[in-house]
Amino acid sequence: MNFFDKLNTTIVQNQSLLFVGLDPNPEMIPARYQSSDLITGLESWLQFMIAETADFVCAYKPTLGFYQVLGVPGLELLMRILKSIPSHIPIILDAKHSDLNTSSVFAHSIFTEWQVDAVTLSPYTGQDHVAPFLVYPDKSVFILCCTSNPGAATVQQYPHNSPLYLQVVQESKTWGTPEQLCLEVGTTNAEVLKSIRSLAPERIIMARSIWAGEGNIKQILAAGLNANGDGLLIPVSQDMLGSANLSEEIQFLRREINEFRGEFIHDASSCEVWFSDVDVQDKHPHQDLILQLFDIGCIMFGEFVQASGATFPYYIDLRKIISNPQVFNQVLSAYEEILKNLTFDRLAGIPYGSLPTATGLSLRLHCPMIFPRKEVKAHGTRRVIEGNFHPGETVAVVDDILISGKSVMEGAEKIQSVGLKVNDIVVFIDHEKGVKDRLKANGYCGHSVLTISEIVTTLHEVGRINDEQLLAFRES
Ligand SMILES: O=c1ccn([C@@H]2O[C@H](COP(=O)(O)O)[C@@H](O)[C@H]2O)c(=O)[nH]1
Repeated sequence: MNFFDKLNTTIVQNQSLLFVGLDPNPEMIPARYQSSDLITGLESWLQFMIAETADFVCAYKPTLGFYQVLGVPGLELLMRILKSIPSHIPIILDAKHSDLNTSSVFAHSIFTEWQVDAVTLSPYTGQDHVAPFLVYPDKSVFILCCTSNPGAATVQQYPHNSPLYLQVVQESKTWGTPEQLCLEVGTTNAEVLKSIRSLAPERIIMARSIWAGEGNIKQILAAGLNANGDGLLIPVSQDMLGSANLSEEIQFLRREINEFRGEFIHDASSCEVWFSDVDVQDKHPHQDLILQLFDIGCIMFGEFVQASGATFPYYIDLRKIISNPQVFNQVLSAYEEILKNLTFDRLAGIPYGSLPTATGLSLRLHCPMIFPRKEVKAHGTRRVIEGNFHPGETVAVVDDILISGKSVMEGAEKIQSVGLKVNDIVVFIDHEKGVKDRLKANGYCGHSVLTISEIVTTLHEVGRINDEQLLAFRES
């Protein structure tokens, strides 16, 4: 999973935009951790921070400099801290690395050996310096746009009619995709954040120094959140990190921020922020996604006549996900988890419903896409398959739901009719009742993110559907 998806997954899972700086700063160590051995004391404090916050943050940000100044024991401490961060939580290494000569080796060390997910970089050596970090498709960089240091103002806010920090935003946006290139903004001034957000509505912004001034957190949130009510990473204040009640305090701050996000509804109503309103133990790994699909009307209960003439007690309309980018993104991640373990040369979507999904996956996986036409035109190229391909290549077919398997197998047959090979069919929902066996009997291996039973059971467990609806499903 790339940094962007890992971050978004953690934001949804922990319902949090907060990140914690894991800095062994001897000047800030709380008295209760002071010990004759500095490293031991600092390590206990950092481990305490991780234990207290792992369920309430979306990322951790260790600052390399704090570890470097402690010498070899400091770097050894960094390795131990990186290893003790739960693997699903993204790590942003704050390095502001800006040495052109060592960019490639530095990127290699931090991304492949240290396994961090993202790094902060200074923009002043330009794109040449950033490029070696962007050759890792799963990793991201945060470009420092402005800092809150009073002395920096004479540089970054000059000239007044077009300040340098805005030029940095505009220029750096051309260096990488929104998934790979994010921005770091240190400011206490909501107006500065607002001007950056309006220039970069699509970028993740990591806010810094926001607690240093008199500024109101609500003004900062209003200025920095994107239209979906996210896209802004918010630091936990240094004072809070010294508290013995860190867990309670961070939960309070998270609630305050989420309440504001809930109120913060931008013009696009389809992009409303979704918060889970249920607390279930041993929840299904895709519980939040199932609930969101239900809440946006992709999963309906009632009497629905299928193409075959049969009546089902539910209807799934995954075509709606394209209007809810947050949900769409999570759906793509779920398909991606399956596809990354398969071998194929091209992806194909079954029209029309699965074309947006296949397109999204093709862009994410950097894999060329084709699709079988639903109806072949009597004019033009009269192609059965749209897109370029070479006979003999292997194609993974993507579709939304398997009921009888008829539509996806018709698509797969068209693909095979032009000399391509289809081994795997990946769908979001399996209606069960032997449809995967039917695929197998026709030479295909079926994979699904969810079964319809998992969906119905989860919805019933959290009270979204009643006993009668559950029974109707079980009897169908
Ligand atoms: O709840 C449903 C049921 C069906 N669809 C559409 O039908 C095909 C799957 O049906 P097969 O019998 O397997 O051909 C699916 O691709 C959908 O387009 C649906 O959307 N929702």
